Amino acid sequence: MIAVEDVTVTRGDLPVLEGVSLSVSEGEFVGVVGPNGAGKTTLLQTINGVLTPDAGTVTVGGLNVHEESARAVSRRVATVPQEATVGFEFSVADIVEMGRTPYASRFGSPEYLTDHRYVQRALDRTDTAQFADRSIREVSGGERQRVLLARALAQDAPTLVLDEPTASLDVNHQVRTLSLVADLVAEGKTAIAAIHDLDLAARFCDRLLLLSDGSLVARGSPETVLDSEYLDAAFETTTAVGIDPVTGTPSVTAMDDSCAREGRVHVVGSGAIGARVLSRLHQGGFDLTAGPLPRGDLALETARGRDVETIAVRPFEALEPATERRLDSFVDEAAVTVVADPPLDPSGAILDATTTANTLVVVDPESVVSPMDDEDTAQYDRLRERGVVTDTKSVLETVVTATAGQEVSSDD
Ligand SMILES: Nc1ncnc2c1ncn2[C@@H]1O[C@H](COP(=O)(O)OP(=O)(O)OP(=O)(O)O)[C@@H](O)[C@H]1O
Repeated sequence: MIAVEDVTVTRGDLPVLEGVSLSVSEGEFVGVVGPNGAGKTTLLQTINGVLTPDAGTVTVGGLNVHEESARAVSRRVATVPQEATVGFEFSVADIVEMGRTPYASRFGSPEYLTDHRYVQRALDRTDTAQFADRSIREVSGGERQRVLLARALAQDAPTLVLDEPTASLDVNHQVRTLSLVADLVAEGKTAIAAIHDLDLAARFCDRLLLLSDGSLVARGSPETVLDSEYLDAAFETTTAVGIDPVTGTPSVTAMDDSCAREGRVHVVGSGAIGARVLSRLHQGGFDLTAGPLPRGDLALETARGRDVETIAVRPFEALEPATERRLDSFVDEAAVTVVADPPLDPSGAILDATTTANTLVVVDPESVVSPMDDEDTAQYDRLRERGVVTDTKSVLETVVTATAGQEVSSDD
């Protein structure tokens, strides 16, 4: 268990943390969120004993981390730092093995080195075993981050402190890394992590702490902390918070205040991707229409749950002429038409309809999860040539820019 009591930390001449108190229970995964410079790294480095507070105490498992030896603290707390430059030609396996150092006997017993179980398990669980023999200088930034996580796992301390553990990871490894931490916590470890991606923090953490300007301004469940009122004040922006239709956890979108949300948007997108796109645009305050969408589709449910006017069709069948006309009129009336993983359409009518779109936005097939055959790829290539290409994460910003652009040109 971690207990931080009334901690104040000054760096340079400036107070960076002021009177911060918090606790993390055994078997709990707590995320620290907040804007750049809020003091997240400072807080984590005070918890792992690297920084000594000017006032207040930090105990981990009942041990005051600022009064004990570094070796004793290392047996209690393993850290994954934000950045680590490794100056020597160590192999990845060497680095992970360094996690065993706190268990080394002072007088040379090499047992900790020969006990490879922890090292091998750490390499396996972090998906780094494949490049264990390579020099640490010859792996990518994201791979290095996973190696540092492996070193922390090899350390086998009951508490994990992670500073931006997913910052340079691809989407797959972001999710794998945080679910690994969640698994370790389910196995009994305690974890505290600074996480910039609010959606990922909400998805994996049991509880969140919102740090702003050196103070904790909100704490509690992700649903409690990811509240626009708190977020807007902390991040000095306007945010829209919704529920991710796929994960069922809060999803935060930062808005660009300078762009008015005007003009209707039509979404042709099915499944999880279509649902995400609809949810984001709805969060962003757009007037939406959607379809055609097959009955039972997640995107259809998402649209209906948000009172979006939708064209529902029977799966796998060619569109009826009346449906085609309705689709054409939705596309004509929309300032922007977004195509994101469109449903199967044997007649090709959906793609035909998009040719008259005022502005076409295409969600990159890289983020499309349904299987693509050669014909799908060719169709996506044709769409990409005609439209503005984006991804699910940036779709709101892209559509905001596209609609704002239209306003400028219509005023001219
Ligand atoms: N070594 C230092 N000397 C003086 N000031 C520092 C030092 N390190 C950090 N600071 C300042 O302390 C404040 C908090 O920094 P910290 O790194 O803890 O923030 P953070 O929330 O982790 O930010 P980010 O999200 O950008 O990583 C910042 O204003 C920063 O400029």
